[in-house]
Amino acid sequence: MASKLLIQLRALSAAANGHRVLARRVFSDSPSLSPPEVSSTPPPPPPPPPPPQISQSESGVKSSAPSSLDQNELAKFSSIAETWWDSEGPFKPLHAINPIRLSFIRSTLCRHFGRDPNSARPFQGLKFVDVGCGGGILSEPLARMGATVTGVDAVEKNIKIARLHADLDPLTSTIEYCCTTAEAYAILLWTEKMVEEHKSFDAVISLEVIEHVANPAEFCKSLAALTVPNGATVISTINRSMRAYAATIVIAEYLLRWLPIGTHQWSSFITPEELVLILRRASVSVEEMAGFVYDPLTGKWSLSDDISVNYITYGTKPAL
Ligand SMILES: C[S@@+](CC[C@H](N)C(=O)[O-])C[C@H]1O[C@@H](n2cnc3c(N)ncnc32)[C@H](O)[C@@H]1O
Ligand SMILES: [Mg+2]
Repeated sequence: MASKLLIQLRALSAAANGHRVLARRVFSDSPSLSPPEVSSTPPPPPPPPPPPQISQSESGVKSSAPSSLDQNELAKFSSIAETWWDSEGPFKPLHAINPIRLSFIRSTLCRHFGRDPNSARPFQGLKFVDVGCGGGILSEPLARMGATVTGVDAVEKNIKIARLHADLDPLTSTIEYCCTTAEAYAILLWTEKMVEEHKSFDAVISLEVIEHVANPAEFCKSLAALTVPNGATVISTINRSMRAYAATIVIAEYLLRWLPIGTHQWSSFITPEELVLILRRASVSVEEMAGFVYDPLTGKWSLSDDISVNYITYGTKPAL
């Protein structure tokens, strides 16, 4: 599986360089195909957006950085904030995939930081930031694995829920929560760096957020600005494929009602090759990628090399 993924990553990298190299499984669900045959209730997916526009100035954080905030998306999260810790509520899918996302993070980041993946607290002494932390369902297990965790989210209600929940356990009450955006936080750290060094994070983790922001390229630049040289970035999101449209909108929203209708916009999904490209332009090189797949027979999620629907990436920022 590792070698298959490596081949895919090489193909994605080459594609990002402008070469015509195809990794068939990744590209087979071309977004330019016509919409799938579905029930008349869900709307057809809109045409795919143009490729991400990325300015050529790569000078870290700009004082007037455009915001990646999408107010409509934030309103959706605010309206269901009380349900973050209800594992049968609107965030059920995030609770369900949490163990496999943590397993990916444990294995990639233990390798990256030279830690023992079998240790109970492998991330002891490392500073992580969970960007778009919601109610803290990822921040808490990261803190239990020993990391010094900061969680930031643009929705105040989320941060209040996250704070209340983390305070229930001494192992998680150490988490620092802050209501802010990725960009504002990056700018703040950049400014504080002028007076105090070592403010940025060993690992910047942002799961299931980038498909809810207005400007993914600027968002990734902010994530990179928060990362120390030689640090790691982990992002998970949804591929803009026909399979993802069927699985995450038609099935998860309209048929199974796992998620409130309207949670996801197909046009905001990002293909792996686009993510590799915008991360590269933010100085982060993607090293590993895995898919999340659901087995309807067992009801279980597992990590896979099938990245056609949900996927997670781990990348590194170069040393100075
Ligand atoms: C689908 S939730 C994911 C929550 C969490 N990362 C997880 O996977 O459990 C997306 C979260 O991102 C937050 N968000 C969206 N745009 C943001 C931005 N630009 N900066 C910070 N948080 C943002 C939303 O408020 C929401 O809580
Ligand atoms: Mg989402």
